Amino acid sequence: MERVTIQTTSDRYDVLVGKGLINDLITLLETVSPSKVLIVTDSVVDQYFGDEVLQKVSEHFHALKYVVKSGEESKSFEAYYDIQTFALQNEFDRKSALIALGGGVIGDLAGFVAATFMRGIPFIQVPTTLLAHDSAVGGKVAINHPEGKNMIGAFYQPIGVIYDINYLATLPADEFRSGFAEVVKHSFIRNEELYQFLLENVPTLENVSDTVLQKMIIEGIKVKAEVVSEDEKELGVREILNFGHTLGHAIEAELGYGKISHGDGVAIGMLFALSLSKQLLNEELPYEQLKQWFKQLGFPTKVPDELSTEQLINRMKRDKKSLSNKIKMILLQSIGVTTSKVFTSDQLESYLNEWRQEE
Ligand SMILES: NC(=O)c1ccc[n+]([C@@H]2O[C@H](COP(=O)([O-])OP(=O)(O)OC[C@H]3O[C@@H](n4cnc5c(N)ncnc54)[C@H](O)[C@@H]3O)[C@@H](O)[C@H]2O)c1
Ligand SMILES: O=C(O)C(=O)C[C@@H](O)[C@H](O)[C@H](O)COP(=O)(O)O
Ligand SMILES: [Zn+2]
Repeated sequence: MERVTIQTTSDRYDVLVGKGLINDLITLLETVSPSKVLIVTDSVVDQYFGDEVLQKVSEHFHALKYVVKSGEESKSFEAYYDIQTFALQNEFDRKSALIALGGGVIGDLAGFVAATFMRGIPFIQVPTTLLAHDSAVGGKVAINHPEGKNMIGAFYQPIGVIYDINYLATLPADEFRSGFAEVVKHSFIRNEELYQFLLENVPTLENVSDTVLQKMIIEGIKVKAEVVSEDEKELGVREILNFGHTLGHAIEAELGYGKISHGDGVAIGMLFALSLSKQLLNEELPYEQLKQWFKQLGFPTKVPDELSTEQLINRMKRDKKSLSNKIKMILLQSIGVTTSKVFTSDQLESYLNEWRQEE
């Protein structure tokens, strides 16, 4: 088992990565002596692991499970409200704890419930997707709004993350690919060696060995841990974790939540950001290599035709990094070295149009 420690100004917690970690979950719960434990999961994860986790936790604590519909649509005010109602009606209190058992949707949704239920109760992230090597770490919790992704949320750190990679065995291929996009992001923004390792060792996403999987998860988490430890609340450097997200989030929101996976959206966004970086900052950047590799891995490599550039730019103007209608893009100077650049919407619209025509 490997341990990565997250140190922020106010919190410190461990991310444990390994196999068969259920006893570590119990040990962590014991540190807060909860009056009750609420396990929040989704309908797919529940079928695989819900009862097993509920049964184990129930051997030690009074535990209940709440299951939401699987998918991005559950990062909604309605689902958030229904969990709060369930917790109140079942007499959860300030000494209760919450377990988020699932992928990024459950982590974000249940984490936001934990942040706000009676003004905050301890919670533990128990990730079940590859993508959640990113979402379970760092304390961003949120729900979506029709006006934009993750628009209502908080920075609220878990008391720990128990990442049992045995859970990933049942993950469908397209969800594995989605998570891999965030691994590539972590390599691009801070770890060139990881990028080279991934290029060499992941020519396809089928049959990725345990060793390669563990390495990408641990190295990805280390990048995230480093950045979050430097800047917990995105006052500065944390924004580099948004590489590929300005366009990616706009695509997700414009298509309708759940129509494209988060990672596929981010993959398209990273390609555009890399192409811009190459054009504006460093012509040596390996844009063609990334595009070719992404195609080979099955990622979409262009913006869906049904979305107009104008509607995407209007979304991007409302991105959380935008100020005074100017759109901020995270760019690369070289692999592992980031910068940012602010564009007027007209400027970015013409770059995006140009890029779409080349594709
Ligand atoms: N908070 C953050 O820092 C952060 C970071 C990255 C992404 N996110 C958010 O995370 C979300 C995406 O997360 P995700 O890709 O994990 O999506 P998800 O939670 O919807 O999981 C993807 C799909 O896989 C299923 N699933 C989960 N675990 C499984 C397993 N072990 N076996 C079989 N099926 C399984 C789920 O039911 C779902 O259908 C987005 O909303 C994104 O905005 C947040
Ligand atoms: O942790 C962060 O910071 C990130 O930006 C990680 C992203 O992968 C993640 O998708 C995050 O939810 C995006 O945050 P947002 O503030 O742009 O909504
Ligand atoms: Zn993301």
